[in-house]
Amino acid sequence: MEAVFEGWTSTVGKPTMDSDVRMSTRNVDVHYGDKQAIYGVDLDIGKNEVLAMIGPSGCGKSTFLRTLNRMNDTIDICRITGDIILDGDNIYDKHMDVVNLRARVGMVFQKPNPFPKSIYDNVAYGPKIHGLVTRRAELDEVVETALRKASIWDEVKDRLDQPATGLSGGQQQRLCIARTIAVSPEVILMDEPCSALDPIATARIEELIAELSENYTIAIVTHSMQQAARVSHRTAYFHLGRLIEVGKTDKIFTAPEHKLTEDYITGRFG
Ligand SMILES: Nc1ncnc2c1ncn2[C@@H]1O[C@H](COP(=O)(O)OP(=O)(O)OP(=O)(O)O)[C@@H](O)[C@H]1O
Repeated sequence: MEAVFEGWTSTVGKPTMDSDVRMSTRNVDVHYGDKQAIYGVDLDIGKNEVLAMIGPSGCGKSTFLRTLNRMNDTIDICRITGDIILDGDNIYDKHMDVVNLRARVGMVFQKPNPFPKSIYDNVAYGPKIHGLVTRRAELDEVVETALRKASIWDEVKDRLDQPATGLSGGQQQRLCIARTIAVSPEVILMDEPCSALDPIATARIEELIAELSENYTIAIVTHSMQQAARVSHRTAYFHLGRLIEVGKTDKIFTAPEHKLTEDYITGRFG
């Protein structure tokens, strides 16, 4: 593809060793009707890596994130081309089971979205529908483990049968993370997971992201450069639908290669 920005190439996102790669995208374009939102994105996401995606509003971060578990399939006018590979499987292959894919690549949204069910049932739902457990005792264990991993067990263990909607926003978001973890995902996608939370709840989610990265691959879209700097190993900068630069987070924030990235992180753009 033609490089439309100085220094931009379609191979900017291939930094990791093959053996470390959990997900790869190659030449991914996304259109909404006639309008192109993503141009030729090549990006590898490593195992146990936290990758932050940053860029000005409308640059395509959420669109790109949603291609990684086919969330855009629900939008009629959205068309995706290119390859997205998860552990050797092309996720857009016609044989791919999308329900199973969304368990392997879970998603946490901007606004906590617990089901209108009990705390227990929110977490138990996934393992039940995916047939991961057969006995109640096993299910209890899966629910407890997921709630512990999401750092919310101590706050909810005595009220598991109460409605999830009675929890605070930050607790609801950690419950949604527990719900994602309960089906043993390989990758967790987070789309501005703290934007509806106060600074204390945000700090707890950020700590949790660090803990989760020991076991999961995480891709997070954030508007907060401070958050990207705090939680991620690598950062990808998007501009007008293109991946401009990806690299180690400290390098992106201290010595970016591209002027567009520099302008954004220094506040001259966006
Ligand atoms: N459902 C949709 N239908 C049509 N166009 C869309 C749709 N969703 C996003 N777009 C367009 O695609 C482009 C990228 O939007 P996207 O939401 O992915 O950007 P973003 O970087 O995540 O923005 P923000 O930071 O504001 O959330 C924008 O021009 C937007 O208007």
